[in-house]
Amino acid sequence: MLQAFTAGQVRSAEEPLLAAGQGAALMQKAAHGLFAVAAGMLRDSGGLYGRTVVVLAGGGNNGGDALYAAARLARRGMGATAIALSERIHPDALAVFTAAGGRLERLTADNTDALAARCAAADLIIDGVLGTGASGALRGPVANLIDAVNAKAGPRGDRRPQVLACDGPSGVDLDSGRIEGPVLRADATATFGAAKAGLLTGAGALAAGELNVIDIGLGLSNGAAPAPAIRRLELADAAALYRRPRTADHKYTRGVLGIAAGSEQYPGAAVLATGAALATGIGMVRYLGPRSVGALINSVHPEAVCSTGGVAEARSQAWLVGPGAVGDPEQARRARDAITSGLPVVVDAGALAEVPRTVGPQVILTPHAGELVAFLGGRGRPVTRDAIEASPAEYALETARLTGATVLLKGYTTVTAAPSGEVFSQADATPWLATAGSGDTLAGILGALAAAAAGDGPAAARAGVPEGAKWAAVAAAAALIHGRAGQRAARRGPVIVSDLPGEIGAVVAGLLAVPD
Ligand SMILES: NC(=O)C1=CN([C@@H]2O[C@H](COP(=O)(O)OP(=O)(O)OC[C@H]3O[C@@H](n4cnc5c(N)ncnc54)[C@H](OP(=O)(O)O)[C@@H]3O)[C@@H](O)[C@H]2O)[C@@H](O)CC1
Ligand SMILES: Nc1ncnc2c1ncn2[C@@H]1O[C@H](COP(=O)(O)OP(=O)(O)O)[C@@H](O)[C@H]1O
Ligand SMILES: [K+]
Repeated sequence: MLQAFTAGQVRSAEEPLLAAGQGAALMQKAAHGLFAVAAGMLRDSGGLYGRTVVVLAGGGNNGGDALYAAARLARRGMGATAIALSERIHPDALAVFTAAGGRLERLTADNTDALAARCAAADLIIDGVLGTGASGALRGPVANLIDAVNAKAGPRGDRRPQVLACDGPSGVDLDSGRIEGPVLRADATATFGAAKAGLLTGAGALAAGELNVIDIGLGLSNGAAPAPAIRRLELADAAALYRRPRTADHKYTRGVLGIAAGSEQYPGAAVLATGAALATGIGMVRYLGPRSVGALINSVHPEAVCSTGGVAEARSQAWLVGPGAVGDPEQARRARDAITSGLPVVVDAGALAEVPRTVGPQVILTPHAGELVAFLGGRGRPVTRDAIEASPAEYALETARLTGATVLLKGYTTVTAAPSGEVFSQADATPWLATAGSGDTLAGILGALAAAAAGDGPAAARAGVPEGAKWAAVAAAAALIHGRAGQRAARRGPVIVSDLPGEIGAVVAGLLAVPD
């Protein structure tokens, strides 16, 4: 499991080591890790010798790390320039950098454009402006320089220089991921000691590029460490959460998922959710809804048990309500009954409107940002879509605390939050998954995992998460399976949601291949 901490937590973990005189050694470890990531990026694009690196060096230790790393690059035959952004630059690092042949330029009132052009012409820019010592957005002449570099170098993907962020892209709030001012979007980030929470969600995750965590021995993964601000499940964690069929199982012990989805108007959502739930692995799907929708489901999935009855008669371990259930009062009633049943229930799309003021953590809301705007607006908390997308962890957690529900907020990163405060952020997906019906399959996967987890007491302990975070972890596992299934499908071309069940099955096979 990837664990991410706030800048403050990382600084507290550094404190005893700094007090013991380890500061310089820590910086060398950080610089070595930064150098190794830079060298990897350059080797993949033509090698180091004869190429050029520009370091944006702030006045703090972040600039020091970047200068030491650039000195190593200079010693391997690279042309290295440092742009000093502050009167005082880490003196020891600067001495080593110039001794290695590095050139120093200073940002002044009238050379912003010339220096931006120098950056745009480089093969690599190392962003060593600010790290965990940052307060607020980039300001003053530094902000102007970053704007000018962005204007000259172009957006990521089109531009010549690759950008490597030292500890984090400067200008990203390392706690929330919010970006208030200019920022140089990185192709990769080398972050020290532990991932920073703001690099895992929202705008910060987009700006960070590929994340490399460099271990500098801060001890943030040992038993005495504080709880992480954000977690990210890896394959082995999803495997630990997944309930494997047991020798003496029958279909009811494996889990029955009741689905009240689809309507005369939108029957497809029910077919997609059912297919995804079956592919995830489940004892039975019981479908409740209009006869015509049941017939359509059975024409594709004959194993689904379809009826037009109510929630009370359809014994299930978990419920999925909402996808495609629009303008259908009977589906709305089933949604309300499922939400108040006390069983785990995935509440998607139209059913979000049926959620009472407070519920329990076994109720899992799965809005996208637009749906969350409406949901919070209806509870007297006006918010914009942009605000949610810039800082999704904050809004997912606020919604979880407000309602008592577990929240899965969809998007580029999918964030899940437990009302007890635990947050997960998954980045397994691909923008190819941004297509109609994709969310219905995610809901089906999550419904199946929830039905299996309902009777699986030790699931949270197996995955190493607190019991209160069980449903948030299960929701994160669903996002992982959905995202990876999308990645697999995208290898063959644009994703067609109807094709996802085959890929979901393959991802689950990959989970089962992880030893128990
Ligand atoms: N400690 C350790 O053990 C290790 C730390 N390590 C490294 O140190 C980094 C933290 O270094 P740090 O504490 O020196 O702070 P850092 O982020 O470089 O900048 C602080 C200065 O920037 C300025 N400034 C602030 N906000 C600003 C803004 N919005 N816009 C413009 N300027 C702004 C402000 O200066 P002022 O404006 O006050 O003159 C402030 O003094 C950490 O991320 C990691 O890379 C590694 O080597 C491993 C070991
Ligand atoms: N840019 C993106 N990158 C990765 N995944 C994305 C992106 N945009 C959307 N997704 C994912 O695609 C799915 C879309 O869900 P949703 O909007 O509910 O679709 P629908 O309601 O049409 O079924 C979600 O799982 C979401 O996380
Ligand atoms: K930085």
